[in-house]
Parts: sequence; C-alpha cells; structure tokens
Amino acid sequence: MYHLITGLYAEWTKKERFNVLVVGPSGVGKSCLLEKIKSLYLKRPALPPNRIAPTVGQNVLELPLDKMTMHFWDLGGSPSVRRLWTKYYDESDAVVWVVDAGHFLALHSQSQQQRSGDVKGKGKATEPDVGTEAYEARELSWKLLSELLKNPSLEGCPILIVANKANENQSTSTDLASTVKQWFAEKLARIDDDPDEAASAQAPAQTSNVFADNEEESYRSPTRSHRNYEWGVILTSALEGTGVYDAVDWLQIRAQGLKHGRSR
Ligand SMILES: Nc1nc2c(ncn2[C@@H]2O[C@H](COP(=O)(O)OP(=O)(O)OP(=O)(O)O)[C@@H](O)[C@H]2O)c(=O)[nH]1
Ligand SMILES: [Mg+2]
Repeated sequence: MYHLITGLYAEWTKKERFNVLVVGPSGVGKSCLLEKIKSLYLKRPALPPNRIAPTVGQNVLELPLDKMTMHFWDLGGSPSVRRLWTKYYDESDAVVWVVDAGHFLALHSQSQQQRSGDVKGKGKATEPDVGTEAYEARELSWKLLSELLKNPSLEGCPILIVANKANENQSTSTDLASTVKQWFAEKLARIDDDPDEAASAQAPAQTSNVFADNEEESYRSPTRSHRNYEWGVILTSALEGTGVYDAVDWLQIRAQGLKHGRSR
C-alpha cells in the first residue's frame, strides 16, 4: 500500500522533461552560458571562463523549474564533435543556436563606416566584409544552422538564436538585437532557395510558417517550406550574466506551448 501511494504520488508530481540542445560553432561561449545558467539558477559556483576547455563531447545540465525539468545538452562545436550533433536531434525539444554577437557588431560597424564613406566620397558600394574573420565566422555559423534546420528530425522544434558575448555597453550602443534578428530573418526567409534543399524538399509538405519571437512579426518563406517552427533572438553575455534569464524564459514559454514536447 505504501509503495502504491508513494508510486502514485511520484507519478502525480512528476515534471515534464524538456530537452534543449545547445549548439553552434566552437568558441562562441556555449559552455560558459551553461555554467552561467547553473550558477544563476542553482546557485552553484560556476567554473571561471579560463577553466572551461573546448568541449570534446557533451556537457549536461538538469534544471528543475516550477513546471518542468529543463535538460540541456551542450555539444562541442569543433568539426569532429559536430558529427555527433545529429544523434541528439530526435530527442531535442528545442535548439539554442549560439552565435558570437561580436561578429555581428564588427560587420555592422564596418557597413556603417562604408555607408558614410560612400556618401561622403560618393564611392561605389563594395563588399568590404568578405574575407574578414567576422564575415567568415558568420557564414560558417549560417551554413551549420541551415544544415541543422533542414534535418527532418528537428521539424517543429523551436529555435532560439542566442547572440552571446554581447556585453552591456555594446548592446546599448547599437541596436545589435535588431541587426542580428533582421539578418537571420532574411536568411531564414530564403532558406528554401538554397539548391542543397532539393533532397530535403522530398519530406512531407507542411504549413510554411516561420515565426519570430514577436508573434505579430511573421516571416513567411517566399517558396514552399516543409518547416514549421518558432524562432527568436536574445542577446546574452555569459560572462556578465545578461540575457540568461530571458533565454530560459523564452524556452519555458515554448515548452508550455508544446505541452507534452514534440510529437515523435
Ligand atoms: N567577452 C566574452 N567572452 C566570452 C563570453 N562567453 C564566453 N566567452 C569566451 O569565449 C571562449 C569560449 O567559450 P566556451 O564556452 O568554451 O565556447 P564553446 O562555444 O563552448 O566552445 P566549444 O566547446 O569548442 O564548442 C572563452 O574563452 C570565454 O572566455 C562572453 O559573454 N563575453
Ligand atoms: Mg563548449
């Protein structure tokens, strides 16, 4: 009888589990973010950034929240570890895609400088960013994200783009969040134009909705899409802790929207 009652109690009080896959290129600060979540929510001491080595496998964090347990998988972003990413897709309920906000900031200020130079000197528009470290890093990040989004196992999975390394002074001096958001909105709207898409276009057709985190702001793919997911952008600083609560809140809202996770 005792076992029956404790078993029933455990079943009634059992929390939903929501699996979050944290991925992105190497060095963008995924593991530092996870450490920051751990220290802010669980009040456990975080490893200092200089003690965090590049991830060669996975880091795991169980985060008990009011209505669910959020389970994070932070995977390494180096080419050899990236091969493991797909193994987690089936079990993932949401993806956190981490980018380096510093790259967007550098490219944004370069293009502004170029624009003012062009106006003054009436020069012709060039592409000064191509080949710079920031440009190449942003391109690699998009290439990896678009591959991930095309994987049918992640269909319907909410995607939170976290622009990390956005220190306070940087994010207020320019409208970095809207720069990042606009850039991804344009890329996501054209994702189906990619010729590499041909193979995955065979997947069963679904509604073609791609939503920004602001529900009123809807970016619709100009061509057919078999995807149906929500996405948003949040700026964070894993070192300063800014944006970390917002990111976890965003995920919680999506988790509640999905209720019992994605249908698999
Ligand atoms: N300025 C700044 N540096 C950061 C921030 N977050 C992380 N870093 C630095 O970025 C470097 C890489 O951080 P990691 O957390 O190891 O990056 P990662 O994305 O987990 O890298 P992999 O495990 O190789 O995929 C570290 O040297 C951190 O100090 C941030 O918010 N601001
Ligand atoms: Mg790491």
